[in-house]
Amino acid sequence: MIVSEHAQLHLGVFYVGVGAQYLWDDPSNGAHTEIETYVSVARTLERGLFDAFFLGDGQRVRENRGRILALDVAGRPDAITQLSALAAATTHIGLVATQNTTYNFPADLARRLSTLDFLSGGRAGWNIVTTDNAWTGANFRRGGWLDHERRYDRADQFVEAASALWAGDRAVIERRTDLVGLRAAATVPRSPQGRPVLFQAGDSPGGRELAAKHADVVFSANTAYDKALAYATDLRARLARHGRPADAVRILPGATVVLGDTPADAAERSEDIRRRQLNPQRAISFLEQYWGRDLSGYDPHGPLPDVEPTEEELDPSRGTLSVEHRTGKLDRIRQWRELAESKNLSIHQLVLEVQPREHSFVGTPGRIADEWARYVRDRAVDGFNISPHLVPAALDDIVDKLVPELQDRGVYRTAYEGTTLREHLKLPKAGLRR
Ligand SMILES: Cc1cc2nc3c(=O)[nH]c(=O)nc-3n(C[C@H](O)[C@H](O)[C@H](O)COP(=O)(O)O)c2cc1C
Repeated sequence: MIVSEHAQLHLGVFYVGVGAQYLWDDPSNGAHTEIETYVSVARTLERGLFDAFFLGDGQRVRENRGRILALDVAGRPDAITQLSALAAATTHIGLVATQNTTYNFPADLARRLSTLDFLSGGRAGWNIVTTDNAWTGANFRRGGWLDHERRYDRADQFVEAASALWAGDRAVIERRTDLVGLRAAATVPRSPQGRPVLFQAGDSPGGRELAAKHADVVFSANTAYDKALAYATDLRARLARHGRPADAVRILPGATVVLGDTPADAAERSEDIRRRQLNPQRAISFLEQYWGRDLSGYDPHGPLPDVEPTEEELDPSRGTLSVEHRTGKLDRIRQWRELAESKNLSIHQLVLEVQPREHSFVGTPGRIADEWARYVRDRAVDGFNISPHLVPAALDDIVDKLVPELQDRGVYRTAYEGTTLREHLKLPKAGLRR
């Protein structure tokens, strides 16, 4: 194993704006559509010398059987627009917008991201995703347009085309590939970073290849130490195959953090947060995603539904579940029934047991700082992308208590040294390829 004594952590915050990790019913949680929430989060992160503020993207509110999913009540405002407003309210933090390559167009997106790079003085990042479902496309008359693998083909062709525009100095670029066709010139001059820092999120082999070929940073789903190390090893082998150096990409797995004054205090908080995240109503919504049926008539404190999932809703293109969870879902339901029966669990109890929403780091600030120092020195990660459960309160704790411990251990900056996102991440200058 390579051990690097001088390794430095890079930190981001992933603000999804939807989903089960937020304690929506907590009055201290800022409304995710209000600019004040974003400004206060971004300023907290700058106080903590974070590298990046990271926004997810969803072009369609998630549904379950034609109804808006209870876990996705308000949807997500447009990330680039929000980050443009933040550019004016901040000075250092990187501003990373998730944007998919399935339902956008290269020339348009390249232009909007260049604009963000201008407005922020070189702090723009693009998190390249393909989207995890096909029905988002119905908003664009393209429902079910491309299957999983073809979405990655288009992603590759899309990023090539956008990169050519960024490198082109307004020369006319022509691309005629099977999924991308364009004849265009950049409509704005070269932006401060040349192009945005390219992030990638998506863990399948197709996603990993896309990262190895194009990304500067990976927002990885592999957080546990062994998985993180295995992922880093796999990615470095892929980078070598693409002729890129092993340190060309920063790896930032997603992380949830619960701090406490003692280990027992942290564990207690974590369990409390988990119970509030997965309340009885959410337990029903969770099961509905698997059953594909309206289960609102079932008592969350009673036994599992006595009906089977509907076949029509087993279509893997429609759900909100990960690929891993979509395949073999009937088997999974069978296992859950056995588990619930053998342990006499209610719906809510079962979901608490099977839903893998354990927080990734739970402990005192000192203990977590030790753990993170080990991760980064062993080159398992280059940092973390933190998903908070309370905004901004949980981030205040991280900035005030965890950051100083990381600094004491010499694994985290004590001041910003540069002004661009690329500089924060200590990435080599962008190679612009036409
Ligand atoms: C950590 C992480 C964050 C993601 N965030 C988003 C997002 O905000 N919007 C989106 O459309 N897809 C998002 N994705 C999903 C990707 O678009 C991708 O389609 C999905 O993970 C399936 O691809 P895969 O099989 O390669 O993992 C995210 C994926 C990961 C792993």
